[in-house]
Amino acid sequence: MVLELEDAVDIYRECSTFPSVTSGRICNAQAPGHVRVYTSWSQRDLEKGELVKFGRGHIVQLDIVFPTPATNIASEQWNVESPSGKMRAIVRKGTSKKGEEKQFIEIWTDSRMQQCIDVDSLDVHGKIYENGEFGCLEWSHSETHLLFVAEKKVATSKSYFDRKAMKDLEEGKPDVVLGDEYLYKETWGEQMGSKVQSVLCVFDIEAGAVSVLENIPDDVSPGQAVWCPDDLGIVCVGWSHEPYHLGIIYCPMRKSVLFCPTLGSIDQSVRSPLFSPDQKKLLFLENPVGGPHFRCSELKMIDWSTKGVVTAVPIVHSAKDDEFQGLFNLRLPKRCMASDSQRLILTAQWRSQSALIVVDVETGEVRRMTNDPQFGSWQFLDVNNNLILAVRSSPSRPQHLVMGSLPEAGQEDTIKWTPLDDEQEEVKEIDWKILSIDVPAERRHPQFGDLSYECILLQSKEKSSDGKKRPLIVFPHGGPNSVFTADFALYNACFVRCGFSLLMVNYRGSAGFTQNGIDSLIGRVGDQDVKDCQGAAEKVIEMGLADRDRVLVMGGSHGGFLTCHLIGQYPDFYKAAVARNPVINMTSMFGSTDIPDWTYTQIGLTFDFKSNPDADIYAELYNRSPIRYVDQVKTPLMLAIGAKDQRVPPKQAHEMRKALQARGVQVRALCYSECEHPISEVKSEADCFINMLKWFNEHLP
Ligand SMILES: CC(=O)N[C@@H](C)C(=O)N[C@@H](C)C(=O)O
Repeated sequence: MVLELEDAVDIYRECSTFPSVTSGRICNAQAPGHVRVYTSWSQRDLEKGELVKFGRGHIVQLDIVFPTPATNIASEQWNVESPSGKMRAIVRKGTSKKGEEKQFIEIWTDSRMQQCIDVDSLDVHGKIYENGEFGCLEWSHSETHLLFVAEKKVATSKSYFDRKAMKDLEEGKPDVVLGDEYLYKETWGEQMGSKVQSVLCVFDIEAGAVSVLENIPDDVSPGQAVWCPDDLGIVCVGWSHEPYHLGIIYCPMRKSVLFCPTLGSIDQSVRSPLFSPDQKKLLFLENPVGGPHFRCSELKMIDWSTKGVVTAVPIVHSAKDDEFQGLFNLRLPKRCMASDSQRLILTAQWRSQSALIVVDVETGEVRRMTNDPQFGSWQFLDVNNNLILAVRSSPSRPQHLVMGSLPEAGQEDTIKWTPLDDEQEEVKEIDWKILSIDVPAERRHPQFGDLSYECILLQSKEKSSDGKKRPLIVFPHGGPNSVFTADFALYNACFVRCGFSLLMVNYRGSAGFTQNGIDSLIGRVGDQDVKDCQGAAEKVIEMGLADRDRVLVMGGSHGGFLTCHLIGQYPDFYKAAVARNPVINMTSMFGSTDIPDWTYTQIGLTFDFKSNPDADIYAELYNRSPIRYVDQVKTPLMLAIGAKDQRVPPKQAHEMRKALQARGVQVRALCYSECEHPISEVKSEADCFINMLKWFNEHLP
């Protein structure tokens, strides 16, 4: 037993009070000499079993910061300031007397609520989308209209045996159809709830009326819309429904079109259109369609007067470790350009760190702004009049806000940051470092032989009470094209405080390590990634930082795939394992996941909507899957399963459970009925942590 469970519960309780930022804004209405900052945050409430959402205000006068009390903003779905800063638009959730979910659009001035509209009573569209893959809430420059994305209104379906509905139809009542009650509606997959088909809507504030924009084809779902200069039109992205919807979350490579007046459309995978402050340039991110689900993007720029399109930042295929690794951004922040309309400030995944960078869109030069070894992770929030708001953290320091004034071009790394929070809490016992690992000659990629990879090692600074080295948990990330950066994370901090060392492996193929890194893993999963993880564990043991007989492994999704591969391919090495929603067998995953194309890409094939695997393809999917090694497994395995997971359906984990039960290998399965792919419901997440800790403790020698 590394630690008594009651102590672990206390540690979890304590660490779960650290909040994380969800958005931040330097307000537009500024009194001379003062700046107002507004940020929103979320924090786990273990008692209520829910996330608390709260807003914080700061008034900054030179270097003096006046915080204002935090307020609960649980009911706010959107809260957006108008361009002048004089008004706010809030989309608020509520419940009707019958307990149905409702939405309201509220318009606020500094002193009062000017207007409130019951969205459902207008009956023009379905639910307003939140700030996810499609959503937006945009003030027109004139401050008279709001642009947002909502679910398309559909006719109410009734049974042929419903006499009232039959009568309504005979009387010519619109919006009633018969017999469609059980019609299958294809959604956008994992975590996209009931999103089937979106529409763009405009709320005319003075008229108090909403209209749906009509000129978007029916075979796309529009989103991420912005107003054109002088409100002369709208630019938005439209995601193709193709023959059927493919899951969209974590997949910024789905076929999409930029709808842009006078320009026509650009057919690639595009996202995040954004006008420069001078309204002369339109910027957006672009990728090829399909292939690895997350890859290096290009930053594109349209000169709004000539409509000429140029590449401002190209794909980075290869780079030295200290050089820019490419843009791996899901989305551009809403406001990220300096007043010169030439410099863009972004968060960049830069190997195992996330850094702030400045992109000069005219020269294409990219400069790193942050490189302080204390903070492995920076996240850009907003820029206004060249004041930058950001949040920074490290594995031992929870997130805290900082503000700085953007220096002149070329000097950005000299920026002086003012912390907005006095107490910058630190989890003192956590020590962390980034290890770079060279790939031995026999394991180098035939085409990308110069690639190395990295790990983040988290250890306790305190000596263990029994004098032994701390047990080591090997922890590969999912994706496979995602990445671990050196930021604060609840589970990681708790594991270290509970007496474990953690080795977070950014194997070759991780995001933030150039496009060659991504390409290197295509067709090599189950081998290159597995050996990189094992190589990292061996390296840490060789460095004397862990004992060979006390190594554990855990991971989720593709990280669960790697966990199960590792216990299959190295059956005597790991003492216990935990896998969250692991990919176990890609042959059965193909027909059941919301992203069947993912399985094809992993084995190096190009997916086509008509793809129908033949026996050879099924054989390759099987041969690259962990189930292939199940006869060799001896390590006790605990499975954490999200019952509502559409990405890696629960049956994947059960396939492994049954195979191990049949072979007499210890296996335990936890099923979280409310969870999708991440186990992130507050109560489930807490339960899963304690169970993991127990499982590891029980199986350590
Ligand atoms: C693209 C994708 O969702 N892949 C999954 C198999 C996966 O590994 N997901 C990651 C993001 C996770 O950690 O859940």
